[in-house]
Amino acid sequence: MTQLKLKNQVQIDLENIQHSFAELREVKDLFARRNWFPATSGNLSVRVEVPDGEPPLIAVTASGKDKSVHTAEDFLLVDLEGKPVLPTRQKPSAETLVHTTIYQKIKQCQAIFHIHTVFNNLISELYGAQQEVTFTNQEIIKAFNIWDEGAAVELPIVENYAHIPTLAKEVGQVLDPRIPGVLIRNHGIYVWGDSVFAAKRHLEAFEFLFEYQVNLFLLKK
Ligand SMILES: CSCCC(=O)C(=O)COP(=O)(O)O
Ligand SMILES: [Zn+2]
Repeated sequence: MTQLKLKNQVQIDLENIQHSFAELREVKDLFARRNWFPATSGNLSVRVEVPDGEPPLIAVTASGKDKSVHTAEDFLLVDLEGKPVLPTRQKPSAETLVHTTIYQKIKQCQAIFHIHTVFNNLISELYGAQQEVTFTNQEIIKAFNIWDEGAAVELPIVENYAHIPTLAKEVGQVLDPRIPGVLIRNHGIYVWGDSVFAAKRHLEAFEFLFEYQVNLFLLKK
């Protein structure tokens, strides 16, 4: 089995890294086909399996790329401070600190997806001054593993900041382990899950709810 030695001297199985990069590639391709990465926006990350007791390792998309195109430099490895753990010319996503903040605070988090869509931006605008948007009486809420009759999902909304450490701090302050997402006003959504499958399901459910809510608003006008 081939092993890679990281800057901190920890040895990681190359297969684990390839597995994480393959997971990211699959999600990246799918979301690109859905036009969920307009104008280089969006970023993705997954936890890489590491030997017991070793520091967490994150595979993340490189910054500023056209995410609908394949290159040999689409992904890289960072530590929980967002620093590359191997010598590289690539830059991790400019928003890596948001990812690492979520991994630090939500221990079971295995994957984080961030996209900018017209519907998620419209929702944050429609709920202008509010710090959350509530969804209820929708069957798709079960996608969040919430099964109670009449359950409500309160999705936090934070303001957008160009200064990423500030943005990451704001996101960190509103995280609720029961609600796997945070909406950033007129920017996009961060969604996570305890697997790639769960994170994708959560993102699809949120985007469904956003589209429904915007259309309902227009119908009632
Ligand atoms: C034109 S997108 C502006 C940056 C952003 O919000 C984003 O999601 C993409 O940043 P990255 O560095 O991950 O490519
Ligand atoms: Zn963004």
